[in-house]
Amino acid sequence: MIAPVVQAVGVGKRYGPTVALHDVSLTVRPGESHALVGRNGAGKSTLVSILTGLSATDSGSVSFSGEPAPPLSKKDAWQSRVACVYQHAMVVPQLSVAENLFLNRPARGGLIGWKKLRRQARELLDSWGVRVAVDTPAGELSIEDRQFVEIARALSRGARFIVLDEPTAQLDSQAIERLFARMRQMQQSGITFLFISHHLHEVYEVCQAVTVLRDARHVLTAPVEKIGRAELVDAMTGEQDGLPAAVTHAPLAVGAGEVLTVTALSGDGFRDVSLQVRRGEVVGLAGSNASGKHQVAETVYGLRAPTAGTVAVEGKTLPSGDIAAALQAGIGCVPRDRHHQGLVLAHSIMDNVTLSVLDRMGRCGIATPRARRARGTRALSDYGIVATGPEQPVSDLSGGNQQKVVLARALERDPRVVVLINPTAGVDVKSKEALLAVVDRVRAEGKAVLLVSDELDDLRRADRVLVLRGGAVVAEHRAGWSDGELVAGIEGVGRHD
Ligand SMILES: Nc1ncnc2c1ncn2[C@@H]1O[C@H](COP(=O)(O)OP(=O)(O)OP(=O)(O)O)[C@@H](O)[C@H]1O
Repeated sequence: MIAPVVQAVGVGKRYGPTVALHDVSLTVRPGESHALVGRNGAGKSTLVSILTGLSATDSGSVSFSGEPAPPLSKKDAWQSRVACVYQHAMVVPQLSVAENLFLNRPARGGLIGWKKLRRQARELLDSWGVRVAVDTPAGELSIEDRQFVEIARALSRGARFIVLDEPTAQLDSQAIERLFARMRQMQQSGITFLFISHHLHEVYEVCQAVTVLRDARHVLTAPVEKIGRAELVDAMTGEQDGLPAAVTHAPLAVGAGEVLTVTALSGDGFRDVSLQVRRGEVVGLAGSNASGKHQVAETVYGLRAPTAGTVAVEGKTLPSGDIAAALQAGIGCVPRDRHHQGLVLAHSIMDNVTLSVLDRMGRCGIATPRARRARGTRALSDYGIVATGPEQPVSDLSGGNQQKVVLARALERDPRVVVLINPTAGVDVKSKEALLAVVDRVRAEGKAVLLVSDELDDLRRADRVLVLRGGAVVAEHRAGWSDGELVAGIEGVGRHD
C-alpha cells in the first residue's frame, strides 16, 4: 500500500493552559482532497501549523510519505513537502509575481538574471494553467490570483501536498468554481490537498475524505460519500440536533422611521447608489466582489470618502470619509478586514470590546479594569467566544472567535445603525446561527442594519436584499426570495440562461 502523504499520530499541543490538540491523528492519502472541519477553536489551525513545520508538537509524531518529518529548523525540507495557502497574503506586495515565485531562492552562481527569472516564472505559471502577468506587483493581484500564485510557488519548491486554509472565505461564487476546477485538475496530476472550510457544501463538492476535530480531539475520519450533512454537523458539535432551523421573519413595524439614508452616493467602484434603512429593518447588499457592495458599505461607515452624494443618520448628514464622526452619529461596523480595521490583536478581549465605549464607561474616558472585565465577560457569554477569559489577548484566539469579538465591539456602543460586512466569515456552522441570532436581536431592538454578505444564509436575515452589479443597484428582492432567483441576479444571468 502506498504510504500516506502525511500522517500525524497522537499529536498533542498546549498553549499555556489551553489544550489546542489532544492525541490527534490524521492520515491523508495521495491524490485526495481531504477536508479538515470543526468549530471555531477546535484546533484546525494548530494542526496545520504543526503539519507545515511552523510549530513543534508537544507529543506524537508527523511523517511525510512514510518518512519522519524534518527538524523544524530545516525550512527548505519542509517547503519541499508541504505548503499552506492562508487567507492572508503570504506574498510580498511590492515585489512582482516573478520575484515572489522565486523569493529566497538564490540563482545558481549567485546572480539573478531578470530575463531568465521572468521566463521561468512564465513557464511555471503556464505549466499549471495560471494566467497571471509575471510583472504585476503581487499586491495588485486579486485574492483568487494571489492564491494560485502561492500554490504555484509551493509546487515549484517540490511540494505535492497543499493545505488550503479557508481558501473560499473571500471569493465570490464564480471564483470558487474556478478554484475547485483547478483543484480537481491538480489532483489528477497527483497533488494532494488538505482543505479547511466552514462551508460544508464545499466539502461535499470538492473533497473525498473528511476529518472532524472537536474540542482539540479527533472525532472521526470518513469518506465524504459515507457521511451525511446532519451527521457531520453532529460530529462537529457533539450534539444530536442536526441542522439549523429555517428563518422566520417578523414583519417590519408599520410606519417605522428611516434611520439610514444614502442618497445618490458615488465613489470608487460604485455610482449613484440610493438606499434607505428603517428602524428594525435589515437591508442586505449582495453582488460579486467586483459589484461595489463593499465600497458602498465602507463609505457609509466613513472608511472611504464618496465622490458625490450623502450619508445621513436620522436626517443628519455625516461629514464624508470620517469614521469617528460616523461612530459618534451612531454607526457601528463589522469591517471587511478584521485584522487591520477590526481588532487590536495584541490587546485583550475586554480591551477590544470596550475600545469604542471608554468615553461612556468612566470619567475622562478612563474605565476601571473591573468595569472592562465585566463587559468582556458578558461578551464571552453573549457571543459564545471560546477563550480562557476576558484577559486573553485576541491574537491567541482562533479566527472565528476573533470575528465574534469584532461583532461584540461593534454593538457595545449601542449603535442606531449597524453596518456588517461578511459578519460570519470564518465562523463555524453553529456559531453562525448564534451570530445571526444577534442580527435578529438588534433588528428587534429597532436598529437599522446594512448587511453585506456573500452568504445566502446571512442574506436570508434581511427584509430586503439589494443586488449590485457593476457598481449600481440593479434589483431588489423582498424576504422570501429563492436561492436560484438571488444567485441569478448576482451573477447577472436569467434563471433559464
Ligand atoms: N498562539 C496561541 N496562544 C494561545 N492560545 C492559542 C494560540 N493559538 C491557538 N490558541 C488556542 O488553541 C485553540 C485552538 O485554536 P485553533 O486556531 O487551532 O482553532 P481553529 O479550529 O483553527 O479555529 P477557527 O475555525 O476559528 O479558525 C483555541 O482555543 C485557541 O484559542
